[in-house]
Amino acid sequence: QLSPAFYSRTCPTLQTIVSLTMRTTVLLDPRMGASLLRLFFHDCFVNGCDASVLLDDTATFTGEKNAGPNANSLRGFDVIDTIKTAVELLCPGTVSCADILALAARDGVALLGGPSWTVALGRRDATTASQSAANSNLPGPGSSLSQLIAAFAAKGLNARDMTALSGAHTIGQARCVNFRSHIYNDANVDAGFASQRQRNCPSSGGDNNLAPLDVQTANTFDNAYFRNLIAFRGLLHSDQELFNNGTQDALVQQYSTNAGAFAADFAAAMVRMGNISPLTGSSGEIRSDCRRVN
Ligand code: HEM
Ligand SMILES: [Ca+2]
Ligand SMILES: [Ca+2]
Repeated sequence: QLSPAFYSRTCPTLQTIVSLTMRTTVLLDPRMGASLLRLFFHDCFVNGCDASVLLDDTATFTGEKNAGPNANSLRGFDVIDTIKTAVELLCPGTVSCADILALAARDGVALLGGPSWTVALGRRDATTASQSAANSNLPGPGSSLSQLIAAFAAKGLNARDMTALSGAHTIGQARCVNFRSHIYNDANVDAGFASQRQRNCPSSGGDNNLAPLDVQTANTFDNAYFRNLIAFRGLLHSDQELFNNGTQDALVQQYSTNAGAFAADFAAAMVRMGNISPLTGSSGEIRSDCRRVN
């Protein structure tokens, strides 16, 4: 249903606008590449890739921004607004916020040194959102391997997709509140790494203190994340679950030594994630402001 050529006649400059905006944005703030990738994940896993995550709460509307996994955590809404404003000037009423997010996530990864892929387009924007689905569908950092596999299976993605997509944690940052229990309580953590992280994440307080998800290359999309796991330097409990004497150990080993295999699997899994129940045809709408329904 989606097609890479969807806007080729109606908005031929779309991909140039997105890529130029992303280039300046990531140059000034490399973490924003990570933040937009995560924003796309949090959109697609809740009611599909329909830009539901972009809707602001109002007095009469509860969106997803204040759900547990999103509040005080998601970033990049302003970047989507900037791109949308430029796109509306050149192609008014034509391009969905959901498609802009899919393209921005792709460009962010590529700008940080990761793979690129063709984004099929034609998603439309939701007129609804679900805070409860955001709370229940997005896996938390304390998840076990079987919970991670189940959360992705519920979205039509297999365990291999899950492990490849978790490699997104090769970029970006996490807050202390999300990794405290892992670095203080779990046994499968390298001792030096645990004490390094504890220095900026006390056993109580400092919930919002940041640490890189990838201790080696926080702003480069590479396969260092998987080498960290093998060294028991995963930041989240859920990260280390992928290499903890379980079914994904062999794949983690493979990705840790074969950057090309990781890049190829990640790109293919991103395409599958981007296809999660899009609104097409006359469903939904083309929002004129990504933060509110028309
Ligand atoms: C496998 C299950 C996953 C869990 C449990 C998980 C959990 C988390 C948590 C807790 C954070 C830190 C948030 C904060 O502290 O504010 C985070 C950050 C991040 N996640 Fe995930 N995540 C998962 C999968 C994914 C996937 C599939 C992607 C994208 C394909 C992704 C991309 C990111 C990125 C890029 C960041 C850093 C964002 C930034 O620096 O702004 N994650 N994740
Ligand atoms: Ca959504
Ligand atoms: Ca990295």
